[in-house]
Amino acid sequence: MEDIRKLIVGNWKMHGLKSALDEVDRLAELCSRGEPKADILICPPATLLSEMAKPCADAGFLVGGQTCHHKLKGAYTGEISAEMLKDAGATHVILGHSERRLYNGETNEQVKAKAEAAIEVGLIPIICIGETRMERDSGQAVAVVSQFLAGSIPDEIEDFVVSYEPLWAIGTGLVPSPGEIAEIHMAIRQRVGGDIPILYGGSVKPDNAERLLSIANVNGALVGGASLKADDFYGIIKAA
Ligand SMILES: O=C[C@H](O)COP(=O)(O)O
Repeated sequence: MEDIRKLIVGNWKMHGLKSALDEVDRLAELCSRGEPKADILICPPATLLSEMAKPCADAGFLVGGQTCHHKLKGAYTGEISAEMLKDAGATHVILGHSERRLYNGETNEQVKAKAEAAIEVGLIPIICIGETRMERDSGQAVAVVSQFLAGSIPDEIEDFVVSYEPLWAIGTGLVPSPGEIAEIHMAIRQRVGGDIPILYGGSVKPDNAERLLSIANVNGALVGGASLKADDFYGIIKAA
């Protein structure tokens, strides 16, 4: 467990025009000052993926998608297949992010089917799970997360990443206590085994990254807001 290399993921969500490529250049410059001790993955909007793949590869960063369709191809207007992400240079795809579960009604079954599509084309799925504030306050956090895990992860899967993201910590500046994070990550570890990276996401910033990344079974971070500016994102990468 201790030797799982840290993975720091920047989820740009629906942010970023072509001008955001400047942030990639800036991040590359910052990271060139020393060998990063973590893998760095940027998940931009799909419109930027192809264009970012080359500068990211040159800098040693990975790129990924933010979702994909569960079918490999077909008449699904507006959708993006796992194979298209792969073709654009992606190595990973974020699946079941709470914003997609909330605004697009994604269910565990759909997340599982998307993960199967991702695996089929050779993408590594990053499967997101997390509890609401109410579920935490009523003592159900571990049970809820376990339920998400059981429902979202394909049976035949070896290479994947889990990201624990309490919904109430996303974009709020609120973060669970180290003990609360450790408890959830241990429950996830017991279910997924020793080799699977488990990320923490939710208000990860340069000033709390070191503390969060030192918690047992926290193998990296899924970063939203603080991944949009290279200097902030680098602050988190440095902490890893
Ligand atoms: O995917 C990232 C998470 O939703 C966390 O977002 P945040 O760092 O803006 O809280």
